[in-house]
Amino acid sequence: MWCHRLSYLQSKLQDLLKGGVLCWAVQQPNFKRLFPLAIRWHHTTSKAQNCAWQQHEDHFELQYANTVMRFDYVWLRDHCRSASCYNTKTHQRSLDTASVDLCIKPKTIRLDETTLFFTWPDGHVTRYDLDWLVKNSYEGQKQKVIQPRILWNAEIYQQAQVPSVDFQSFLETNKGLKKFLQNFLLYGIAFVENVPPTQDHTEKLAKRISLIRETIYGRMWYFTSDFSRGDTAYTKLALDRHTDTTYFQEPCGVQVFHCLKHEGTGGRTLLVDGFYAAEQVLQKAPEEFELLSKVPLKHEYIENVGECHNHMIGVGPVLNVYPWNKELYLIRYNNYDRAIINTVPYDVVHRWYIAHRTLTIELRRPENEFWVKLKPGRVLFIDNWRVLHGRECFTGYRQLCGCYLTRDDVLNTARLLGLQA
Ligand SMILES: C[N+](C)(C)CCCC[C@H](N)C(=O)O
Ligand SMILES: O=C(O)CCC(=O)C(=O)O
Ligand SMILES: [Fe+2]
Repeated sequence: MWCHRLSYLQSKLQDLLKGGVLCWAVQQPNFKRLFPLAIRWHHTTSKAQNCAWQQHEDHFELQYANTVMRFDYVWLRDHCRSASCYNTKTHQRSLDTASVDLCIKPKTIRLDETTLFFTWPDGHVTRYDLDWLVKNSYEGQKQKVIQPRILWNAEIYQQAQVPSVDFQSFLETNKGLKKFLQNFLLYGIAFVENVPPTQDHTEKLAKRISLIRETIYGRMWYFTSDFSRGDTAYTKLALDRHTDTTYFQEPCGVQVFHCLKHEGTGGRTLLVDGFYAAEQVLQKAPEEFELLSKVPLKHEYIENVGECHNHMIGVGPVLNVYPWNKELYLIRYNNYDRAIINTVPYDVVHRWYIAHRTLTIELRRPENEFWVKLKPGRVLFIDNWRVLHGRECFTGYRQLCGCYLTRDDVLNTARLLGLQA
């Protein structure tokens, strides 16, 4: 206990020294004796081993489970889970945060076993379990990934031998659905086999895991190379790797493809893990990764074909990361639909093009390309926030149906099945 305390104080002291404070202390051979006067640490030898805490003027500091955490006092008051502050039935806050004095400080703090008790000036008591605090502290979240993933190139994906899920088991068993969603969350793509090749059956699949996201293309869509819409997708031309609906403020989260018919040649589907490529950029050129995650760009869809008149604009960086843990959660990459760059100052534009080139080189490495021929009966789900798709040019009659899904609802289903999402 004592050893632990000393080494902790020493590391604390080093932190202070880094900031240039207390420099005199190192010259003092007996500084350890002086130190406890300045900072009063509270320790426990009870169940909560290795727990130390300290009440600072403007925050509470806790060391527990190998984590040094700092909590703002307003935060501690705001997250009170007592019956009058929080409704455990609805999981909603009842406390009016605006009624909390922004200079609030606890009158007393006490630790009992693994529970901390804060008594506030008005007598209200807030209790926190130490494990709850670790889990919900900023420091705890910083070390945690929101979505565990397996980044892949063609070889990694093929070697993993990810099993497809059967139509029947997907629809009728939670086990099948869970297996499917687990694969989908880990790899960003997943297949369902033995699906009757109709739009109705495809819709049934979609509805099993999510709400369908209706867009300008309809709810369920059905397309051939008839140029019925003002987009290259409705032709026989090849399409380089891209994510869809980059021109929406919130690009569609998931895309479902079911090839109902193809009498002809070519038309294979290309899949590339955008997060794998981005990770390579991060390793090789972190400042370019940073730029791609900071510079906002517009994407645009302008359509005037037949009865269809649409003008969509979406703004956002190519790479989107959570600021607290730097985890990548969305890639917006579509060179066809990228609009005029006018949201970037002149001196950044060239650096952005360099960074975009680095990412493109990674995305185009042949070893990162996973090619698959979609066939009637085999439905593909793509995480459109992560995995890019493309297609080879083709001949003959080819009919594809599918839809977009609302991402929140896919994740909702996954969480209800006990998956981390
Ligand atoms: C899938 N479906 C044929 C309906 C839509 C095609 C949208 C194509 C568009 N260029 C984009 O990438 O968003
Ligand atoms: O035709 C295909 O295989 C895919 C076309 C495409 O990129 C799309 O519809 O989003
Ligand atoms: Fe597409």
